[in-house]
Amino acid sequence: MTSFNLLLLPGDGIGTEIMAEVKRVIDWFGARGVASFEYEHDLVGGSAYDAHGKAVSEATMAKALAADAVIFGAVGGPKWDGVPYDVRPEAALLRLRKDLALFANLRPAICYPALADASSLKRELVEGLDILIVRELTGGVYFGEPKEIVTLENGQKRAVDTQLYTSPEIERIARVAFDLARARNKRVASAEKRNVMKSGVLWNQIVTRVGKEEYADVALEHVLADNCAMQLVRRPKQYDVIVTDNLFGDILSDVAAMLTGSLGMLPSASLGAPDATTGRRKALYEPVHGSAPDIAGKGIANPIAMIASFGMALRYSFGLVAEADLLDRAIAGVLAKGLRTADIATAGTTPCGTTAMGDAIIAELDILST
Ligand SMILES: NC(=O)c1ccc[n+]([C@@H]2O[C@H](COP(=O)([O-])OP(=O)(O)OC[C@H]3O[C@@H](n4cnc5c(N)ncnc54)[C@H](O)[C@@H]3O)[C@@H](O)[C@H]2O)c1
Ligand SMILES: CC(C)[C@H](C(=O)O)[C@@H](O)C(=O)O
Ligand SMILES: [Mg+2]
Repeated sequence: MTSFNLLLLPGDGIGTEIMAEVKRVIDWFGARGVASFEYEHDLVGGSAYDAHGKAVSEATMAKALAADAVIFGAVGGPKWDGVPYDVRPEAALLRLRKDLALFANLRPAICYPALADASSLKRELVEGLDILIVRELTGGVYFGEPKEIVTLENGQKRAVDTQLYTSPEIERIARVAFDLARARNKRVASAEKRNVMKSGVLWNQIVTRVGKEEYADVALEHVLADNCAMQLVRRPKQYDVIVTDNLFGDILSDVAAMLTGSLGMLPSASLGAPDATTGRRKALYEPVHGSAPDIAGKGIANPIAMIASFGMALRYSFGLVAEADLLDRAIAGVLAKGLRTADIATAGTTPCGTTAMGDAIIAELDILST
């Protein structure tokens, strides 16, 4: 039986609560005998800072580099607002992404049929929605240098962030988007701001060339990123795959989350390039949402984004596609039966807690697999 090594990094706030549920799902698949999942836990984010003054230790980084997949909860929270910038909780996530070279971030926004009324948009706009945001994750303004606050001679301060992209960085993320679109509805929308930014001009040129030379069977359109945000709430089903840079992808995916009912519904996969000899990709799976300090510790967080992120690990890291489909059907099944955490509950329904949602998904897996 194939054995996979997972590193579980629950993080802070609701990260620990949702990780408890996904662990039960991992154990369920392990017990089913399709593969064996070995895992260990470690600290990351604010909890790691509290323990050893760094948001991620070198030992944790070494384990992450060696793992078949990292399963990540969420980091951050008001407790660490005052810690130095370089060791703030979020720095851990950025270092993991950069050092594991996880340049391709897949953020699918799917509106489950039972949740068509949970979105803040009208049912007809979101019913049947299935779009995929492909976000570049290791470049752009997140990592460009210089990145600093300097004090000028006159005593004023100047803050600088640098938006920086090279043509190979754009080429490889474009290919990921086009390849994924080929297996879907063969449409890619590339979002940038070529009207204002040089990086947008280059992004547009490279995506156009890759599309023309290598993916003539995939329809490509270009959209300015601000218009794309507007189109996502106006007529989201016009899109299939959206490819965009690191910062626009961050923002557009939070917008897309609300189309599905809640930020608590959106999973993600962060993937590196396939290894030249083994074909394996480094990977990290995490919900799109954060540590939700406003609801942390109450046992009411929605664990679906976290559980569906493990579903993406089954699909993209372990090649267990039937199992990934089974987990998706289990999630759809509990929603169809009316189970709702508070974030997706509609007026008049009684919400369930995090553990009850985990229980229901496990029970549904049992039903669907017998
Ligand atoms: N990947 C990550 O670790 C990650 C991602 C985003 C934000 N953050 C960090 O999280 C902290 C809080 O950020 P924020 O409040 O802007 O964003 P957030 O995503 O944590 O929360 C935004 C809103 O969505 C709700 N929400 C989020 N996930 C939910 C879930 N699973 N179930 C139910 N409701 C959910 C929250 O209660 C909150 O009202 C910050 O420190 C931020 O930097 C971390
Ligand atoms: C926590 C933060 C660094 C992160 C980002 O900005 O990429 C988050 O918002 C996300 O969407 O994954
Ligand atoms: Mg974000």
